[in-house]
Amino acid sequence: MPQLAIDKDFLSRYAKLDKRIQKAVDEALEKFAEAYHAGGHLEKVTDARDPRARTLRITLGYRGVVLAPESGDTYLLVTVLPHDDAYAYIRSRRFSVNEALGVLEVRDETALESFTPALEELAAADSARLFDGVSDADLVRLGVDAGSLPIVRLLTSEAHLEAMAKMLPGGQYDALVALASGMTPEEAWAEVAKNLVGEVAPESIDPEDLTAAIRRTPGQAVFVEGPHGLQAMLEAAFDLWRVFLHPQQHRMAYRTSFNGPAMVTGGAGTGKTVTAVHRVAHLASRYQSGPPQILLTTFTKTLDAALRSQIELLITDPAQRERVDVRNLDRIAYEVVAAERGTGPAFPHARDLEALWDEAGAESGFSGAFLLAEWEQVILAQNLRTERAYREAARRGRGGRLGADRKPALWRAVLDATERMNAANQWTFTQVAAAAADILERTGERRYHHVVVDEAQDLHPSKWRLIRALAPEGPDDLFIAGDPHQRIYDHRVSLASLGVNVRGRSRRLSVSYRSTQEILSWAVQVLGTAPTTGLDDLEDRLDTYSSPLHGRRPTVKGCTDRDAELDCLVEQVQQWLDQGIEAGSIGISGRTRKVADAAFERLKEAGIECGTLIKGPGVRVGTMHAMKGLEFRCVAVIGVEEGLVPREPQAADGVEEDPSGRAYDVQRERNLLFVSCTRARDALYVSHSGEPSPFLPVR
Ligand SMILES: Nc1ncnc2c1ncn2[C@@H]1O[C@H](COP(=O)(O)OP(=O)(O)OP(=O)(O)O)[C@@H](O)[C@H]1O
Repeated sequence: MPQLAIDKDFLSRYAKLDKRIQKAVDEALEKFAEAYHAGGHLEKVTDARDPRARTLRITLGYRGVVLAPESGDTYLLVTVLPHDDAYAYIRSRRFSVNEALGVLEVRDETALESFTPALEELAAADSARLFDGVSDADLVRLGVDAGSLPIVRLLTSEAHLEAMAKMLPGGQYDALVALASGMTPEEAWAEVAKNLVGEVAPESIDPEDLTAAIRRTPGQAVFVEGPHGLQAMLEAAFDLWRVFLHPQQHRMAYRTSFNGPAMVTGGAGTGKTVTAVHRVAHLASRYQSGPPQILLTTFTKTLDAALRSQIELLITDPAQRERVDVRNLDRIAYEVVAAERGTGPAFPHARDLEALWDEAGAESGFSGAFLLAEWEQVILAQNLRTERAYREAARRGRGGRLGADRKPALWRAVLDATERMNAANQWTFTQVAAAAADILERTGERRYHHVVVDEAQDLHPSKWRLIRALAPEGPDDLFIAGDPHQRIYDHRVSLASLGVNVRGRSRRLSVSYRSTQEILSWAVQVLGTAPTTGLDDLEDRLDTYSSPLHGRRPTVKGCTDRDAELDCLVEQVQQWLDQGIEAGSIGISGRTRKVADAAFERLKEAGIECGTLIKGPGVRVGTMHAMKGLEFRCVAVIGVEEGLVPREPQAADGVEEDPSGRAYDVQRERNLLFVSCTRARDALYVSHSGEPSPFLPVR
């Protein structure tokens, strides 16, 4: 059967064409799709580098470039370019299947040929070469092929290697950069392997087999599937994540089955959500009817709306879409509890709740706020049911030591407060999750076959109990996406202790699709050097996290006071707007609501329309916490000064300060600043009044 595949370059160029040309592309492709198996509408170019290259006429001034097989029946739409550029492309580029890695590659032979004499001259003048320490066998094993090896052997400096970035096949270039940076061949291989869907034995690679090579290169080219596949792909040109997955993402999302819970981790913007959404599509493709079998969930209503729209974009078959429920955990917990009790739990205003706890705790010597936090973060978190269990429990994450003699009074006050809440049908979200988990554990009801969880690093343990109780244990029961470096709430969770074992089924993504390398390198310094423990109890590091995108370094602006700082913010936002950045693509955040509100007011006074982070209209403004999971072209983080970032700890009812707890709080504050900064795609602006925050990298 003839097969049509589309290259990422084709779709990204298509997205940038003006509407008229796009329409012509649609028409030309429609005709081509009807007859491509007979080679219809394709023109051979006499002086093409690659004899398989053809042009496809789009309009008078535009051509598509197609790779047509000599034998076999796979066609690849490579790119779409203005007429002359398309011919120049065909005269310079050659495609090949890498004989060591099996992936599809393209190289600019004309550019390499014209670069060679200069390299020969330099090499003649210098006896030392860049890759003297690496054997041919190692280079070949890393994918450097016969076409590249002679020129690679001429290299005397990293700068010349960099100059070849756009000439060499991408994978070979990356392997050489890894070696040039001082990695051993084994270390470089680990980097190369990250970009492979799977390892193949070189002897089983057929250099003529384009189909197999395309299948091994899902981040670069994919086959059009089904009768409406081509149209669906063209529609996805503005959301390339729907079509092209990095091999690391692909391996997780489309693995046939995991023999238990699986987890995808990775730094901000590495596409964990994208991977989770594709995993949902993969699971949904198993079912055609029945109630929803798959739950895609996260911890807030707002993020849940974003997930829903991603599912709508990705799963085009309505029957499959109906197999998926997108719902946040609070909502599910509410439904489970309401169904059991016959009435929905009510959530009092935080002020009223605190007053109730103040009253219940009046004789205990603790404030209502302290008691409430102790109940949620220690008692509900560890599912402690008796005073004795509480007395013996560690109070991890509470930032203070509590003498054993004070615990009985505290326990009594908590019992009193929870009884009062119960009598008034008053609940907290954490409590509802715990109650829902109890109900499901007791009844054995399992609502879904599969649960996919995004932003998992911040879920309270009672929500994990609920998740565990939503699907029966077994293959593909849970798929978890999260980044421990983005933990901004006080829930340190060990999945294993909650009965969720991801050991051996956990993978890291390491390529950022969002922020530029300049923003990432700066933001990673904000995190500090303390190691972070992942949900799987293993140390998680961000040291191999990088971005192929480049841009300006972040700007740090110091001002004398808040007033001057807000003036500078207005100036910066105005500059972005003047550059044509849409207001909704600009996000502003501050550590506290007060700082965010001050920005909001000042921008409004300056005549700049503003809205909330989620809805708009206008420039989006909110707290650093609310930035989680969002993305903007330009981000300003303000008020990043001493005393505010990190926020000073609040007095804790005479509880002795625990240094390890405080260190943990400080790390969380670092994570929060990191999360805010890594929302930026193109530009990051950070400002402070007075002394800068100690977290800011020293220049
Ligand atoms: N394979 C891909 N192709 C194109 N774009 C991608 C791909 N994967 C992710 N992206 C884009 O990169 C950005 C970040 O992706 P995503 O939100 O999934 O990352 P994340 O790891 O969940 O981020 P965070 O942890 O910061 O919330 C999004 O704009 C997404 O569309």
